[in-house]
Amino acid sequence: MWRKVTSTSFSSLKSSLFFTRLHLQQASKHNAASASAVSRFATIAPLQEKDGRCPFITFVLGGPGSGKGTQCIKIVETFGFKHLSAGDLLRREMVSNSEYGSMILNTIKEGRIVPSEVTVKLILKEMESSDNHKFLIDGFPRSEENRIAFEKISGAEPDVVLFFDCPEDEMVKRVLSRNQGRIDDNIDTIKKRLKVFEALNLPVIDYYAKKGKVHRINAVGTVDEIFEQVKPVFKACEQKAFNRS
Ligand SMILES: Nc1ncnc2c1ncn2[C@@H]1O[C@H](COP(=O)(O)OP(=O)(O)OP(=O)(O)O)[C@@H](O)[C@H]1O
Ligand SMILES: Nc1ccn([C@H]2C[C@H](O)[C@@H](COP(=O)(O)O)O2)c(=O)n1
Ligand SMILES: [Mg+2]
Repeated sequence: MWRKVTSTSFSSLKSSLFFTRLHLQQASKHNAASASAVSRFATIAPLQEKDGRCPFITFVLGGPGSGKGTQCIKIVETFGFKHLSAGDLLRREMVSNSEYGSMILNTIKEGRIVPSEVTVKLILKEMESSDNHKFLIDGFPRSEENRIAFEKISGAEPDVVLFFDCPEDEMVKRVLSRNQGRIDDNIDTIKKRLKVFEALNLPVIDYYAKKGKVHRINAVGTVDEIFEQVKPVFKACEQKAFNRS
């Protein structure tokens, strides 16, 4: 069964000195960074209603290889959401002759996080051009800086946050056997991505858990077993998502 989590119930939430230090360093940077990201976005309009409906937003979070993308495909098939993977949008931008191409490549290779202004812009562009009003935003926000920039620029908050909670050894095993030619699917980058996940992404999950928005999914099991935990989350809010106005 799925359940809402409290801020203290994550099996993988660690408070080691290393992560606390890294997070504190990032925390002092991210307020300044998100303020400047937001100011550079002054020309981007907040999300608008479409056909009288406000967007229904789900953030899909979890460590590298926890199965976010795999489950998103099933959610789209069953519940008719539009799937926006932040990683896919960045990879597409990277190969599109964009001015950000080499910066995105280097950031992904090093397992770090691309500045929010770039990622938020890509996500909002896709949301605005979609006919759908129900969105799965996969792999975003990856940091408090991402979260604050998105909320300030879009003027929106997620309705639902899914957290795929998976042990590290299982995530490493899945990523190393993914075989999709990703430049970050190697052991060195995975180790860095896991550290970044712990230090920067868990605080975002904690933030939304305190707001009662997080649904923790045990990400160990078969794809279908995991989807059985996901389904009730969307069944419970189907009417709200449909009627959203
Ligand atoms: N429940 C599962 N059991 C075993 N393998 C799985 C399961 N779910 C997904 N996988 C496989 O694990 C790999 C990683 O899954 P997926 O790409 O969905 O993860 P992700 O969370 O989107 O990762 P990333 O953050 O790196 O994009 C894929 O090869 C996928 O087929
Ligand atoms: N909000 C995000 C999402 C992704 N990235 C970069 C860094 C990630 O390691 C990489 C791959 O993402 P994934 O496909 O694993 O979701 O993309 C980012 O910088 N910011
Ligand atoms: Mg993915």
